[in-house]
Amino acid sequence: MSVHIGAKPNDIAETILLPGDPLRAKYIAENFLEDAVCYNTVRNMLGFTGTYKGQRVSVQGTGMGVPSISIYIHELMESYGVQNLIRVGTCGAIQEDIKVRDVIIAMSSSTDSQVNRLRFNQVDFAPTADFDLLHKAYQAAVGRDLSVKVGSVFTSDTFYQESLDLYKKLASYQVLAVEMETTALYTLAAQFKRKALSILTVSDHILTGEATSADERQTTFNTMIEVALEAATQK
Ligand SMILES: O=P(O)(O)O[C@H]1O[C@H](CO)[C@@H](O)[C@H]1O
Ligand SMILES: O=c1cc[nH]c(=O)[nH]1
Repeated sequence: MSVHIGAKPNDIAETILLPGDPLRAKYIAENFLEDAVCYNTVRNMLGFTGTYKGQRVSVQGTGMGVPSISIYIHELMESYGVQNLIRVGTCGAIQEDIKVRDVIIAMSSSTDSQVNRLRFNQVDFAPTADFDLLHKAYQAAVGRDLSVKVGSVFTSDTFYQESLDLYKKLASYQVLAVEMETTALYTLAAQFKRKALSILTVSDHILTGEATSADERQTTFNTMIEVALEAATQK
């Protein structure tokens, strides 16, 4: 057991999918994994281990925001030896040519969080995806009924904004979308010398207000999970 995860040492696979929503973890376990077993109910932050095409894979909810995901991935890497971490999340687009239901593979992440400024004594660190996982995910995405973009995202500490000025500026610097966890994932994976990737479904467009229906979100989400699982299990 670690502080926030009630699993035994070998309950968690080396490769894990990380949705923010614990019920999305349950959905993935029930619909994509064989013989899935729940290993964590602490704080209802559900975690499951099963198999995908014969290979052991886990899926763990992380909650929302940098502090929450940092707790879970720290414990997954330090206490359970998790090696490959793939976030399967949602994001808000900030580029005109990105539509709801598109999928974004995050190559890098900027942030307004102070955690890395504190960690690196005010110096800016560049949180970056693992190239091997990114390459595999992109290969898995190409050829599916999916519009996929690869580029940089912005990890925000806030969901609700008083002004969109910052997002418009970030868009002019080619940032594709906004979400709330990737900076933490890429930074902690680097610290622990593990592989990490964020794959994000566009759930809404922050600048135009376009949003997906629940049904549409589910369909695209399923394709994103398949892409993540293929990237996670390809040798
Ligand atoms: O859908 P998830 O993975 O939770 O990701 C996005 O959704 C949440 C905000 O609604 C934040 O966690 C953001 O990063
Ligand atoms: O963090 C997020 C996720 C989805 N949509 C947003 O606007 N922000």
